[in-house]
Amino acid sequence: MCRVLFLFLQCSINFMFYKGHNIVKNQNTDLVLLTPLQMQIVDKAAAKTIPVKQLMENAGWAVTQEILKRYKPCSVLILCGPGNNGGDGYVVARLLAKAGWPVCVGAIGKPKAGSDAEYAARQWCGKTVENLEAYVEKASLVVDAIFGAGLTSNLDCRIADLLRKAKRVIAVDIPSGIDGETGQIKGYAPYAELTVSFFRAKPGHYLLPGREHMGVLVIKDISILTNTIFTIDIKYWLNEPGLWEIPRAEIEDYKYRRGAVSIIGGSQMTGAARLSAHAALNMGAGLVHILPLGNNEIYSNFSACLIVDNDPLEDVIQDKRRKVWVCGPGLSIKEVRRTLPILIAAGKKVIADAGVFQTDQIDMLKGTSIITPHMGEFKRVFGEIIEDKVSAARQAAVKTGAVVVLKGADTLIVAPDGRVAINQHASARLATAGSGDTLTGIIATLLASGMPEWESACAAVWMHGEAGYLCDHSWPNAEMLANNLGKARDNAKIIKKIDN
Ligand SMILES: NC(=O)C1=CN([C@@H]2O[C@H](COP(=O)(O)OP(=O)(O)OC[C@H]3O[C@@H](n4cnc5c(N)ncnc54)[C@H](OP(=O)(O)O)[C@@H]3O)[C@@H](O)[C@H]2O)[C@@H](O)CC1
Ligand SMILES: Nc1ncnc2c1ncn2[C@@H]1O[C@H](COP(=O)(O)OP(=O)(O)O)[C@@H](O)[C@H]1O
Ligand SMILES: [K+]
Repeated sequence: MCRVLFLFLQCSINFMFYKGHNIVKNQNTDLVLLTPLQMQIVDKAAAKTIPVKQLMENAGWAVTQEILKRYKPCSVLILCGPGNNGGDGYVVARLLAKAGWPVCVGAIGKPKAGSDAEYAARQWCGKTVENLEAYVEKASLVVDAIFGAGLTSNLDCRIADLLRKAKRVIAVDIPSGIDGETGQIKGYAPYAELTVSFFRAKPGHYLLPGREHMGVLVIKDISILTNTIFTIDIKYWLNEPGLWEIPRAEIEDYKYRRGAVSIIGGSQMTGAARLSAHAALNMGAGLVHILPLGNNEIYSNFSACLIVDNDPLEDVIQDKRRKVWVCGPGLSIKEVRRTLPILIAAGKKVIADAGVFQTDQIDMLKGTSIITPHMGEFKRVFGEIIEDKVSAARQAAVKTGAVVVLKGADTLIVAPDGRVAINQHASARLATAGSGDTLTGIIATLLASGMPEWESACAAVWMHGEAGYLCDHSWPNAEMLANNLGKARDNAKIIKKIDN
């Protein structure tokens, strides 16, 4: 009976989540990232059932547990700001002292009278020190409970100088000075070795340069109910399996149902299109064609599995089964101008890469499905980043109507409707020529298999990263990456949980 009730409740919740909000099916709520503003809404909603004092106690307890788990008793200075972040800090001070650790507090600003933080401060009966510079230098651990993710302006110079002197920093919620939405540094931010945040991570935990400041990031449950998320229009997710599902091989499959990938092959730089094709073949595309713009010999000799077109593009596009096209890898701007408009006019789903980003003509990209620039290419087409890269990528997605994959160590996958996935599942091993062409082939395969644009791009970026990880301590070239794609695809079915 209980189980039936539980399943009913779970189904209702899933239904609400899928129906009411801009969110993908099979949503794993662990992957939701909340902006600081959304977190405030969640806090307010949570406070209706659990008093903020209790949430603060839970948050401080969670941080304390993580410290006790990882460190041996040592001298700790807790720097407490004026807001709730500071309130958490006072709780940590009390609980660590209770556990027998030598603790003192440095108060940076005074909590407002009557606030929850003031209540927490009043519970602290231990030592509060004045000469913070000296204590910061002496302390074995400094707990940064100065500001949370919603810092509104640059960090005060005095606070920055203080944090600079700390040897080892543990951050409550986020290292002070990092913008929780954009990951940008507001003046200065310390490099923490452990960051403990609550309920759900914020985009700034994963976006660079903020990500580099987190150390080990742990997200702790502090008894806020998951359903408080459902009232919010979620826009950010961490890119991990569970955000998307990749199609399985089905009994009724045949090669066109699994998906046809077609690639424009340049006449001069032929390696790029071959790498895209190699990736698509290893990803398990139903069939892969290259349409050469010059001599087709090099493509014909490439792989027995590759089909090389002999007919002109105008004829080939008549084949309705060949819906997905890659245009750009290895192409000159002249070759792009000769082919891209034809593909768009024919209503093909085009993944535009590399060669298409040689001009600032945004109009040329309108009608493409997915564009995959790295930062240099992005700026060439869309201009300098004025605010932050997420806003810039969102504007680019709106202008072109395409999903924007802004490649880098924190690749963003941004849909024209504003959805943003942040990928951290990648390493610098991917920084090798042709790696982007490989990614394009992966995206094309997933798009051709029927996945929607944003989900295809998200899954592909994750698998590309996984292929890099599978190269295990070696320095892969793009061909080696492509060779790992079958395994990467298998691994993508494993739903990973965020470590807590
Ligand atoms: N559910 C949860 O997640 C829970 C979260 N909890 C915790 O709450 C934290 C968020 O708390 P918070 O909103 O009070 O923000 P926080 O950063 O502590 O202080 C803001 C204060 O700083 C000030 N201020 C801002 N910028 C400044 C600057 N540059 N220079 C100087 N001052 C500046 C600002 O002043 P104002 O702008 O208002 O004038 C205001 O007084 C969160 O990080 C987590 O630790 C738990 O306790 C409970 C459950
Ligand atoms: N330091 C890094 N960490 C993680 N991923 C990276 C890093 N450097 C590059 N990459 C990834 O490698 C790929 C490089 O693509 P791109 O710059 O287009 O290279 P190419 O044009 O040579 O194929 C992108 O997917 C990018 O996200
Ligand atoms: K902090």
